[in-house]
Formats: sequence, structure tokens, C-alpha cells
Amino acid sequence: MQQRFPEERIVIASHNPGKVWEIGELLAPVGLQVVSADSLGLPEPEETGLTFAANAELKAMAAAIGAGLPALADDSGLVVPALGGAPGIYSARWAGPDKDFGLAMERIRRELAGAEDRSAYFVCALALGWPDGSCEVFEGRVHGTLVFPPRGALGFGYDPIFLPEGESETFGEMAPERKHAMSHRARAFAQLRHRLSDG
Ligand SMILES: O=c1nc[nH]c2c1ncn2[C@H]1C[C@H](O)[C@@H](COP(=O)(O)OP(=O)(O)OP(=O)(O)O)O1
Ligand SMILES: [Mg+2]
Repeated sequence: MQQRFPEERIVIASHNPGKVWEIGELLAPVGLQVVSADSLGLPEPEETGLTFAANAELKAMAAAIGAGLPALADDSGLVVPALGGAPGIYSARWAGPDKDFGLAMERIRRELAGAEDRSAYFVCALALGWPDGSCEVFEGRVHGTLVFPPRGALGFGYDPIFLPEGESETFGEMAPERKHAMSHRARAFAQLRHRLSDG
């Protein structure tokens, strides 16, 4: 692995502080020094892709080429089958320019009114991009149920309305270590670590 990371540094190509923190925690066992896209002054690319994987790749490549270092990007979101898959890749955009997830969660509650199916899942596509233009994508999911009103103030985004399968606490109520043992992001990271340890 060391020869693949000559500088032992990796750029976290995300401008979301909640995500950057979680990625730092999940990456700690890998032993690489983490540099944020913000600290390098890298711009936030427009997410023009139509899939989580395409957006993750576009963010990773912009950072890898901009920084001349390997870069890791995460594109993720909440998929609600009863809403035809919304908000999906538009999960961040549903919170509007002020990133108001109270508003986004309320919109889901409203649009779901009367729907029997309360199932939902989070998806995380992680892209590892290299300055030479190569890129690999890993995906993780976690299934659960939506609950209203929102519960808990931990985590970020849609965590307070997401009750993972078989659990009694929402991601917003759960200690971070517990979320990291089962989340979509943790599952994508497990695949990434597996790939890195393969050499
Ligand atoms: O574990 C999670 N717990 C709760 N909500 C989550 C989670 N994971 C993704 N989400 C929701 C909120 C987030 O804003 C959006 C991702 O959108 P996404 O474009 O990938 O990220 P972003 O715009 O927030 O930051 P950036 O693109 O700079 O990495 O999905
Ligand atoms: Mg984004």
C-alpha cells in the first residue's frame, strides 16, 4: 500500500464537515495523513452526474488533479422508494442553499403523507482517484425505516429520521461508534480497505 501512496497523504474531496469528520474516523486505521479539500483551497465541483458513483468519481478526480495527490470523495444520499427514489442524488440539494435539513426532512414527511411504505436506505459511493486519471468506486448501503418527528441531534443530514433495520435508535440518537459499525459509509470503507490491503 505504501508504494501506492508515495507521500502518505490523501485529500478528502468533500466540503461537508459532518462527512469529513466521519471519513477521518473511518480512515484512521489506514494510517494515511488526511488533508481536506477546503484547506487546499480546492473548488467544490458541480455535481452533474446522474448516479452516486458518477458524482463521487467527478469529485475525486477534480481534487486528485487539482492537488496532485490521491483523493477520496464520497457521494451519498437517502433513497426513499415510496418517493420514486427521491431525494437520492439530490439529497444535499433538497436542503437548499442554507443546508437546512429540517426543511428537507419536513419535505419528506409531507410528500410521504398517506404512503404505507416507510422504508428507506442510505447509499454511499466512495471514489478513490489518482492524479494520473485513474479511479475506483466502492459502494455501501444500509436499509431502514423513516420515523417522524425527527429524533436525536447527533450525526448530520437526514440522520434524525433514519432508523436502521433491527435498531431502536435513529442515526441521530446513536453514538458515532455505533453508526460507524453499520452505516452505508462504513460498508463502502470496508470494501475500500479490502482493496487497499490486496495491494
Ligand atoms: O450518513 C449520513 N447521514 C445523514 N445524511 C446523509 C448521510 N450521508 C449522506 N447524507 C445526505 C446528507 C448529505 O448532504 C447528502 C449527501 O450529498 P453529497 O453531495 O454527497 O454531499 P455534500 O454536498 O453534503 O458534500 P460534498 O459533495 O462536498 O462531499 O446526503
Ligand atoms: Mg455535494
